[in-house]
Amino acid sequence: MAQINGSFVSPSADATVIPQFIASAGFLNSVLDGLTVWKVLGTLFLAAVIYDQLKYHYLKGNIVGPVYKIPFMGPFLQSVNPKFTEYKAKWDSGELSCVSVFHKFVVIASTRDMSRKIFNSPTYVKPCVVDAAHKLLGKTNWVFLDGKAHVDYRKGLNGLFTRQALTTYLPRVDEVLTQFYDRFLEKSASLDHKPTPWMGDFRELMTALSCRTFVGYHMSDEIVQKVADDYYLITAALELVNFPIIIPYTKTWYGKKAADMVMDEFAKCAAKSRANMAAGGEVTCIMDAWIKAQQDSAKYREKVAKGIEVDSSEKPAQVLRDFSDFEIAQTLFTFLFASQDATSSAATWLFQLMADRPEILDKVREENLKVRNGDRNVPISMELLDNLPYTRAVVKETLRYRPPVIMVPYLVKKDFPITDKITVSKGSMIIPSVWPATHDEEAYPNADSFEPERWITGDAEQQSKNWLVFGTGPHYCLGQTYAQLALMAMIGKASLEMDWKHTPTPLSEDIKDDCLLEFRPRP
Ligand code: HEM
Repeated sequence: MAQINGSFVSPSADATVIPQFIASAGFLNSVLDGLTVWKVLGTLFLAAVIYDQLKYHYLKGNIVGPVYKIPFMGPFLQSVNPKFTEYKAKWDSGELSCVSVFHKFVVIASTRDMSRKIFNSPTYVKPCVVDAAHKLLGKTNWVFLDGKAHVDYRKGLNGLFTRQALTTYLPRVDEVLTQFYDRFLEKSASLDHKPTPWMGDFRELMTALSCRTFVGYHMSDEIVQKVADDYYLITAALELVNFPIIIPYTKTWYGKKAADMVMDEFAKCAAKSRANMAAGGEVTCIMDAWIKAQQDSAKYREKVAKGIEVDSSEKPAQVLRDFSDFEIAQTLFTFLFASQDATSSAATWLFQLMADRPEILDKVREENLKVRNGDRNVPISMELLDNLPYTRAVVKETLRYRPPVIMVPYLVKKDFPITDKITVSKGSMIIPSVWPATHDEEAYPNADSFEPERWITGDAEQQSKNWLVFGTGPHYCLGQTYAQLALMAMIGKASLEMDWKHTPTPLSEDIKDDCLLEFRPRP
């Protein structure tokens, strides 16, 4: 106590600075005499609580939300293990609602139009990723680019996902599905067809599908399996709150090691693909297509630089710069990263919903057999997928009914006047929602019911404003066409080769549970 007083009443402070504010040294002494460490700490704590509440109120303004926040942490415990009903309550509370978790102020948009406004306001917002993503993907990764730099980088990638480009990769999809369906049947038989959680198997399938589509056979079967085995370490590292540095043997450490391993393998594939394309090899995967486009661009640039006249038909659609093996690996890793959880979720729902609705699965089967002229061994091709309207409707309805991504966090980079009355402050997180738009009764009557017909005889296709499953605006999903084609291929082929049964749990229809399945070969 004496020490604290002693330092407070240093002669210089008393003599030169404090006198303007405090009437006399006698007054100061009497205040300080009454202080204890606990009183000081208590007062500081109270001041911090009041500051925290006032700041929350200031940021909240007219937005719907709790009148007070739980001091400092807010609903942090709820957010660690979020329940769908809690999100639903938030959406129902207003078109914009808020919470504050620790120092982070979060605004959630529920309506279609509010969500669209956020997706389409790149001047004010940019995608918000958890801290761990910077560590795993690398700070220099293209997905963290913003504004023009992002748009320019994306332009160079769009060509990899056109219909023509996707046609080249579809054989890889068929090959992986054949391999995995054999495995599914073997596994189920070895378990005497006991209902078994299958979500992990769908995750593996989707990783293998991604690897083969992205890097083709430049990667061995063993490495594909290793990537599939280790990918869960990457997902586990993506917690909302992480230590700022990577501590050995923690989830982030294991996640980073797994991410580095995948990027390393992708970089080796890039080197192989580069040599193959330079030697005039055939394009078999996304990596080949991108490297070939770079090599074609380099040739074009060289000719122009030498003053050689080049016919406009020879000019590449996008003149690309050269990318290093590491840059290519880093970019392809973002594809894996962006697709893995969403496609695994969609695949799990698709298998479960079909098992629970055999009459719909029968129609998928019938359509798939017909388009193959009765021969179920005909492999998937773009032409075949173009002629599967019902299967396509089933995939679209699955994505509408149970969107794999229900909310997309964005960060406010500049005070955002989102309505006449509400400006969301810089530094806040703002989250457009997908689920309410895909369950909007006006756009999709009987929205809580799974009805593929709405995409054929109904007007679901015209409700493009509500179709936020893949986002919208400058960051809309790069892989959306590929993802839908892969899901169609997957369920179509499964319907021909396998019968499967789902054992529902009370949670099955609302929440993705473990998805207990058993598979048998079709005669
Ligand atoms: C059913 C599967 C998928 C769903 C539901 C999905 C959904 C989404 C959503 C909601 C976004 C954010 C869009 C926005 O902010 O406007 C996104 C972004 C992205 N997705 Fe997907 N996605 C899926 C599959 C894939 C696949 C297979 C790939 C890659 C081949 C992919 C690559 C990406 C990339 C690279 C971005 C970031 C784009 C950017 O920031 O410019 N996604 N996805």
